[in-house]
Amino acid sequence: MLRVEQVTKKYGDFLALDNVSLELKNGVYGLLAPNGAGKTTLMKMLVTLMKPTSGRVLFKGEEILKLDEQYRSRIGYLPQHFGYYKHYTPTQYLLYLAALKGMPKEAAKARIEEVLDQVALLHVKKKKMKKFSGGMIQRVGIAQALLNDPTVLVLDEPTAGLDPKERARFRHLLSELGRTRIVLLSTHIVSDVESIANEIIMIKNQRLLYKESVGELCERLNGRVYEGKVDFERLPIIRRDHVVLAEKQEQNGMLVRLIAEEAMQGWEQKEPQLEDVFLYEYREEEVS
Ligand SMILES: Nc1ncnc2c1ncn2[C@@H]1O[C@H](COP(=O)(O)OP(=O)(O)OP(=O)(O)O)[C@@H](O)[C@H]1O
Repeated sequence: MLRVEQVTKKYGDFLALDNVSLELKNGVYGLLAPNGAGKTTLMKMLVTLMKPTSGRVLFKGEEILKLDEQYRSRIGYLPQHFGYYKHYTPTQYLLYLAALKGMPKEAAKARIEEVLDQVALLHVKKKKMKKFSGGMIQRVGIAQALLNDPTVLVLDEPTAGLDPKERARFRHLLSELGRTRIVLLSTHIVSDVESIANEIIMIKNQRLLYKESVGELCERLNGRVYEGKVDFERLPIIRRDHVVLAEKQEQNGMLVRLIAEEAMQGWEQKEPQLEDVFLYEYREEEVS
């Protein structure tokens, strides 16, 4: 339905994305990569806020830049930082955006009730947003992206500022939405997408690394994830010889989770998790 064809993006001489091709159908896609990998760049091209340096993006076979408003009316977008008016209530703010989108007022009012309900903000619809927590503001942002009931929903780090309960509710909402549309969300937080994404898209060295289900990604590390207890003296050697995924201090030593290319005597083999894949693939990069 949405096809990215050999898209490259340069900022001057700086290469941000290199020859990325992928296809998105209805479902939830998690764009998972460390900060600076090019997630925002890709998303901005998908919502026509930026043009690829080369390559193109097609929606149902037609170039999105040519479809123009016809395509734009079908997308919902939550930018990483979105502007809102703190003296407005969510209803006023959404009415304003609906007017900009050309929605008739009565239809907009009904739709606003629906989307505020979806993000659990109906009870504060008449409260000024200046009193809202970061998580509530983020939910207003999600509501505005849903206003036109988009076919393509693009959310740039939508869970920033959400507390664990809000994150759980949000995951539930996205799985619902993904049944009938394309939902693409970027994050560097594995748990945001692990349970809901039909596929995970990973970018590394400006290129598409993987576009696979969580199961397929984890399969890649099958038989190579081990856990064991290491005493403190041996720890530097373990760190030198292996990719260490996690360390947890315990009595008289450290519980270490690592990747081993060969069987580890006395260590317990573990089922790989998405977090392991993320830490392994981005091991030389800063992970935040
Ligand atoms: N307008 C710009 N001019 C020059 N370089 C840019 C510009 N926008 C982004 N970049 C660079 O391109 C790379 C990719 O940026 P991008 O914002 O797409 O990454 P990201 O994965 O979304 O990270 P983050 O989550 O930190 O925003 C970064 O190295 C960034 O510094």
